[in-house]
Amino acid sequence: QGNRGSSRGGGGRRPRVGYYGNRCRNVESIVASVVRAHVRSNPANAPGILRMHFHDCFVRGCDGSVLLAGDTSERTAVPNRSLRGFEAIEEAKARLEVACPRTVSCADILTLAAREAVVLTGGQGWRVPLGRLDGRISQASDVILPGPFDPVDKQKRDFAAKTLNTIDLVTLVGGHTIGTAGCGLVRGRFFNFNGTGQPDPSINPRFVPLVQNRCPLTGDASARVDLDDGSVGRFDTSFLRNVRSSRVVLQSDLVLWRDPETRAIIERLLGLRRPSLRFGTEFGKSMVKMSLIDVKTGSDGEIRRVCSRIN
Ligand code: HEM
Ligand SMILES: [Ca+2]
Ligand SMILES: [Ca+2]
Repeated sequence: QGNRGSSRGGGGRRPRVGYYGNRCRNVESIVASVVRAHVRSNPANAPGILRMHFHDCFVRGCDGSVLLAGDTSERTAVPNRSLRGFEAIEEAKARLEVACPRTVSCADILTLAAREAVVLTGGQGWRVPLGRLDGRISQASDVILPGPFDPVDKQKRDFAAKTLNTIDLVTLVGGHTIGTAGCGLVRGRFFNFNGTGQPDPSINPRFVPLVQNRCPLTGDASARVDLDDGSVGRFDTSFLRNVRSSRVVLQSDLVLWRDPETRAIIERLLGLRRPSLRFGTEFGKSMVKMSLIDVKTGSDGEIRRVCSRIN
């Protein structure tokens, strides 16, 4: 899909740590304090922002296209309707326009905010390369993202198409250690899997009644259920342990334990298989890779003044 060719569009330079330097000394602390305030007032903003960054990077690259408002913009596409945290990005932008006018892109703000969301929930931090420009195009019809019923092979292919390997896939899906999913997406498999009238047999039977209670068939489809049972607010390896014991709500997460390759990576991330991998470190590494997908650094981008519209 032309990832490679366009990644340095317009002849600009690639993002790097410390990019803003003296032009905006406090960029990181300003984003951090705004995100902190928004997560404090509503903890759902932390997972919301992390997911928003993923949805940005997988559609037209990490260019803030997901932030643009409009009748047919990406925000209106089904997977993006449940995104949360836009106000935090907009407020960080407003503060940065005062501190360093027309300097910091919304794409960079979203990338920094995603790291902050991880740190605020107890995860390990990492250094964020900066210098992305904001895109000018946002179309709902471009929003083609991995879905909750995708088999592992499809997940691998979708990530490979974005330069992310299978370790990146498993590690980044480990981001489901925080946040929730809408009951409408998950409950079918807990009551009537593929028309069998029974729950999906690969789900841990002791986990089934918990989700059935949380997401009754006749209940509100927009009620939400934890992606990481028992540790929804904490950025840790609990989610991967839940995948290992088949106690997860999304089918796309559950199947990661059935595929030998992704299973081995989960075991490595949990320290159960060698060479072991540290989830905290890997997550930062994979996030940096994801945050560099198709970035705009030349004439193909701009520094928006307001994140919800192009200049
Ligand atoms: C195969 C890849 C993936 C699939 C199929 C997938 C699917 C989903 C689905 C269906 C939801 C529930 C949405 C809702 O009902 O509102 C969700 C939530 C979430 N996803 Fe993913 N996801 C994937 C990868 C990722 C990645 C790479 C990240 C970030 C690194 C991520 C972070 C999150 C977070 C934090 C939430 C919770 C959102 C909230 O609580 O508002 N996901 N994901
Ligand atoms: Ca984008
Ligand atoms: Ca957790």
